[in-house]
Amino acid sequence: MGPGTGMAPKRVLSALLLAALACNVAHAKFSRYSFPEGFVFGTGSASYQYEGAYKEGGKGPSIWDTFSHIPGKIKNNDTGDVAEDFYHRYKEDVKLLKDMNMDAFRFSIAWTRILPTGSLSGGVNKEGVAFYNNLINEVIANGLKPFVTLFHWDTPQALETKYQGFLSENIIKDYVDFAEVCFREFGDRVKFWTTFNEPWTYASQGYGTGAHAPGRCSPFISRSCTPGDSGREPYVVTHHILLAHARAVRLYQAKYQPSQRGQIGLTAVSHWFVPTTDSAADKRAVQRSLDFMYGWFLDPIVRGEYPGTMRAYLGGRLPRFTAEEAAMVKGSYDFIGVNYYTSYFTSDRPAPANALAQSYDGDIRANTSGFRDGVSVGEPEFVPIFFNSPAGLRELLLYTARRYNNPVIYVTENGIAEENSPRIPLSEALKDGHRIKFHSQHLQFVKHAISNGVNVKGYFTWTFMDCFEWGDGYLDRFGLIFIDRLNGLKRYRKQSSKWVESFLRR
Ligand SMILES: N=C(Cc1ccccc1)N[C@@H]1O[C@H](CO[C@@H]2OC[C@@H](O)[C@H](O)[C@H]2O)[C@@H](O)[C@H](O)[C@H]1O
Repeated sequence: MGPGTGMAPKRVLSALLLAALACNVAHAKFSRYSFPEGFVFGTGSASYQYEGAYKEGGKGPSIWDTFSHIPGKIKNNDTGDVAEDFYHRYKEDVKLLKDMNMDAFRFSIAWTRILPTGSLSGGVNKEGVAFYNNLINEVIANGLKPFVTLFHWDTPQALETKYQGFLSENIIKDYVDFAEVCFREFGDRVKFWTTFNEPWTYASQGYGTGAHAPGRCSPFISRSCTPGDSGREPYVVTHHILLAHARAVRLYQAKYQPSQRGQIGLTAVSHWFVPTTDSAADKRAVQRSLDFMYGWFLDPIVRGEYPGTMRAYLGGRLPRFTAEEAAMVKGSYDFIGVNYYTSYFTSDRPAPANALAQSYDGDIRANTSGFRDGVSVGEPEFVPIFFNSPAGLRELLLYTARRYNNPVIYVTENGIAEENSPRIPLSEALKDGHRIKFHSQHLQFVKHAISNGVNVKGYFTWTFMDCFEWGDGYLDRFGLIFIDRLNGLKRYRKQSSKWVESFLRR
């Protein structure tokens, strides 16, 4: 179009205007073009929940291999032994990501595929390095960015046996050695690293409630746990996680980032909390809930110390950073990953009367509920502890920007599940309009947070494919892709995967 096309100048102008209008109309609908240029859209996974091949390729056992094999720990006694067999089918699966027009794929590296005994002294497993090299190359060859999580809860069993894993400060060196092998082997192609996924879940569920591996808790919490101390161990574990995180970040920044030019951060999970009443006591309970779940990690890496509410109440039960450690931990991130699933109404609760009945959950001194006077905080979901409250994501993002110096944020997990039941015909199971509505609404609120100045640079759905859902086993389907566990783990695209493909189409 233009000179030499034989079109009169006036008609050229009207044609150009029509083209521009058409382009605007096309982008007027809610789509990737509703977000800033370069905003990253992706979906996530994790090694123990996806790979299977739990004894293949030279992999050593993790604490989740051990825990899921203990009868009664996981619903239906499901395990991740096979999971979705991603270890063997990753090429087919990465093609699905490309078909959905995804920009990025978030996955975690199994520590015991790289270091089967957990320690460098036990040797590097070349088959494990090869698997992740092949996966990273396949992701990049299909036009996606790899977003790599170093630790998504699968601690080497050998280190749990040797020195009780994250309860020991010995884990710090072994974790940093593992991280360095990954930086060295994969850092030429991996430009987004997350040191830990949801340390809150690992510490609170692994050592507070005992519902997750390694399944420790105080006897008064549950007789089925391995005897631990729910009022001390979660804080010890978190302290070692934060020190390991910071040492790995400082190593990356000093030795690898100058040449590899990647970014590194930590992924925290938080609910959003709404005071049940306007009382000062309930508002203080909201702040404690945020501090004990979210500030437990973000205050140290942004401010160099635990939240004041935690220090004031826990006293000697909360470990302390030396001045040197505080300096190392403070500022140890290029971005923050934020996982969000639900909001809760929150009210004040007195401390437990019996000083012997101390626990992480009790220390928060807050009651949470999805309901207030019979009204829910968000639409109840199949997962009974989650309520679809998209505005809570905006509030959490605004809170993060206000309290933590407006960091670069990636929403690294956000999703909804439906039931996995053989009674539901496949044709019905693929109709997941609730998931389309969920992600569309949450993205609208992410967009609103951005328009209010929050530095959100990406959004990852949880999850790519239906997978092993920890204590729930295969009961929950969070995926964009349906996995037919009754017919060879065949993959089927749910309607939401087609909505994503359209939403992300360039
Ligand atoms: N699940 C969590 C955190 C959590 C744990 C217990 C109770 C509430 C919330 N976080 C992310 O949620 C995703 C969904 O988690 C499910 O949430 C509902 C639970 O009933 C279910 O057991 C869990 O797998 C996990 O698959 C990811 O690996 C994890 O990073």
